[in-house]
Amino acid sequence: MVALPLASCRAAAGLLSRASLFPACRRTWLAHTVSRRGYADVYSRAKPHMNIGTIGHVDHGKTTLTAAITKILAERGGAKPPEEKARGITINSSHVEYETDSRHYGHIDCPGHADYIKNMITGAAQMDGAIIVVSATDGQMPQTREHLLLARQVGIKKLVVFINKVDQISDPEMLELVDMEIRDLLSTYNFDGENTPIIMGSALAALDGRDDAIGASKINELVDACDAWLDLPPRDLEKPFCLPVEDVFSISGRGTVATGRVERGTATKGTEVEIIGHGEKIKTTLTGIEMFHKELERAEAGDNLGVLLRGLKREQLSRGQVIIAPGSMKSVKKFQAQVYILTKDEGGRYTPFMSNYKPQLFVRTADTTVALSFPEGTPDPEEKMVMPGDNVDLVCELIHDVAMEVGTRFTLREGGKTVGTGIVTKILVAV
Ligand SMILES: Nc1nc2c(ncn2[C@@H]2O[C@H](COP(=O)(O)OP(=O)(O)OP(=O)(O)O)[C@@H](O)[C@H]2O)c(=O)[nH]1
Ligand SMILES: [Mg+2]
Repeated sequence: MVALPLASCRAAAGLLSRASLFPACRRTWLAHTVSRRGYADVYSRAKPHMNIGTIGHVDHGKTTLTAAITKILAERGGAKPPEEKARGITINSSHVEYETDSRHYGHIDCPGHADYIKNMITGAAQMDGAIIVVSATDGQMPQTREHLLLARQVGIKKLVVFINKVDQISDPEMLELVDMEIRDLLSTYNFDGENTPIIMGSALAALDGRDDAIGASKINELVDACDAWLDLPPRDLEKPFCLPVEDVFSISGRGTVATGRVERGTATKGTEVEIIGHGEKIKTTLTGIEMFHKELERAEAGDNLGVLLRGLKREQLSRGQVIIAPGSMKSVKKFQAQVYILTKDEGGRYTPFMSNYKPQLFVRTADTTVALSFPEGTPDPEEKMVMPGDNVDLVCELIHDVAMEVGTRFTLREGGKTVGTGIVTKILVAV
């Protein structure tokens, strides 16, 4: 098999310059994870990594618990001791790291309710699992419920519960009640209410180094529960193949080549693929893969490459489509999403918008006009206004269909500026 003559065509310059942005070291998944997550200086290569965070109602003890975990694991030798300022008020969303015997965790704790919502939607607080903190003195509260719903919508499948402040409760029946209530609530939001570990303790006692039975030992139990119950996220390599098309070229004598960066999965030469987006679904075969002017047998997540597609004309392909493992994704015309609307200080709009606002939607390499409206059941949808800084549930109807799935993140732009970012929560119409 002869290598694709990319070097000799107009494509070469483009592909080469893009390729040079991704040096070869990024091709190993570890190095990739390091650079993407920015932990190069402290990252442990020996243990699998997982992102988690504390969520839950205001004042229930998320920050105290974060500090307590760091402290206890520091004593075990798996973390840096927490800084004194971590106690008390949360000023900035803090990102701490710690290690258990089997895992390395990145842990996020956000300052206020609005920040949790925003960070979960925009992906700034990307969590593979979470610890929901519930104060035994209050039980579940509105933000307990809202964070649970949001956790579900951003794709968190499992949680661990920490019932905090048990030092203030003398009646054990009260704790039983909170336990039952939270299990019900977990089931309501489609988590496994029956089997989810619930640990009861006092983050403050652990942090202050007193009352071991409800302090340090409960933090150890919590950490063990995270190790045992929360599933490691599948690595990008294990997910179904997806190559968003950036550019398309025709090479005489060879056929049509699509270039782009493999978002996830792997594919070998000879693999059958589907191309979706912008209309018809096309079935074809990868007949060649080339990167850095060398022919490859296998394309992997993170690779910036070109693929030769059997029997396709240049006009059949365009930027914004995706080349995927057959059946792994659908092209979508209408969906529901959680959207965060940027404030003017964040570079967003100065004014509110109403139903039928039509910005541009950007996802992967695709962009298309989208009409935004409110979901069925919204009171007075014609009157409702969305303010900069709001977190809203919206129905998004696209002019052109685009490959999307639950959990896909996108941005909304208008006149060259980003006005919102969102995450798909439900597919309404697929083509
Ligand atoms: N008695 C008692 N108080 C606690 C415990 N854990 C936390 N607190 C107190 O509860 C208050 C709130 O704790 P934080 O950790 O700041 O709560 P938070 O959930 O991070 O609050 P926000 O970030 O503002 O939502 C503080 O005064 C803590 O000292 C505990 O186990 N027992
Ligand atoms: Mg806090």
